[in-house]
Amino acid sequence: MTTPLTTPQAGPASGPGREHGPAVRLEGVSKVYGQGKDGLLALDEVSLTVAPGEFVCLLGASGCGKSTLLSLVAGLDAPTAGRIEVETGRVAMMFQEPALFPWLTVSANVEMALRAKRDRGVKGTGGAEGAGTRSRAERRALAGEFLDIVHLGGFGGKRPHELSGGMRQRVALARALAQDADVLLMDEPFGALDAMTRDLLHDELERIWRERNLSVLFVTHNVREAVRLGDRVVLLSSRPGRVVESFPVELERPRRTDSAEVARQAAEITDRLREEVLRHGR
Ligand SMILES: Nc1ncnc2c1ncn2[C@@H]1O[C@H](COP(=O)(O)OP(=O)(O)OP(=O)(O)O)[C@@H](O)[C@H]1O
Repeated sequence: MTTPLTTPQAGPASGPGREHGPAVRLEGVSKVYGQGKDGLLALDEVSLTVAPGEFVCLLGASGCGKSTLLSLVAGLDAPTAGRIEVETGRVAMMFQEPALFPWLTVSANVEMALRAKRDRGVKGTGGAEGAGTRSRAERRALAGEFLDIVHLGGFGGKRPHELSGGMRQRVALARALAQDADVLLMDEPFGALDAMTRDLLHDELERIWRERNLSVLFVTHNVREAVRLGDRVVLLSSRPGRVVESFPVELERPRRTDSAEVARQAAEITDRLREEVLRHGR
C-alpha cells in the first residue's frame, strides 16, 4: 500500500553540509529475521546510495532480500545493523498489487493520500501552493491533477474494478505521487502486467521520474526491464543479500526494451546473475 512513510530509524540526512548528499544512503545494513540459531540473515552489510534524481534498479535471485531492503528504506522495518538515511524522509512505495480501496472511487483513492499531507501543491503542474488543511474540494482538484499526470484524467469517478491492471497501477502511481515523495520505492510494480502495458508504463514512469526529478529504487526480476529503466543496475547476491556489482547503464534515453543495445547489456548482467545463482547451488 502506498501510505505516507518516513524512516524514523534514520531521520533526514539533509542539514548543514549534507545538501548535496545522496537521496538514499545505506551503510553496512544487515537484517536478521528471528533470533538465535533460528535467525535468518537476509541482508549482509549492504552499502548502497541513490543520488538525487537517480534511477537505480535492484536485481537478484529470488529471496536475496530485495523486498527486505525496500521495506527498511521505507521505514516499515528496522535494520539489525547499519545505518539508513533518506535525505528528505518523503518516501512512497509501490507494490506489484496496486492495493487500492475497492469501495472508493479512483479519485477518492488518490485523495486518501492527500488527507494527511500538508499542502505543498502539485510539483511541476502549477498547482495551488499554500499550507494548512485542505478542503474536500481542494483535495479532489489536486487528485485530478495527479490523475492527469498519469494520463487518467476523466477516470476519477470510476471504481478500481472498472479499470485494467495497467490503469490500476497508474492510480497507484498517482497515489504515490500525491504523497509528495521525492523518493519512490517500487517493488516489482509492473511484474503482473502484460508486456505491452509494461512498455507503456515504462514510458510513463520515465517521463514522470524526469519531470519531477524523483529518486527511484526499483526492484525487478526482469533484467531487460532494469536496463530499460535504470541509470544503474545493482546486482545483489543470493541470500544473504550483498551488493555484488553495480552496472552503470549509459544507453541513450528513451530506450526500448526490445532494442539490441538493451539486449546486449541485459545479457552481460544476466551472465553475472547466473554465475551468482550457480555459486549458491540454486
Ligand atoms: N518478515 C519476515 N520474517 C522472516 N523471514 C522473512 C521475512 N521477510 C522475508 N523473510 C525472508 O528473508 C529472505 C529475503 O526475503 P525478501 O522477500 O526480501 O527477498 P526478495 O529478494 O524480495 O525475494 P523475491 O525476489 O522472491 O520477491 C527470504 O528468505 C525470506 O523468506
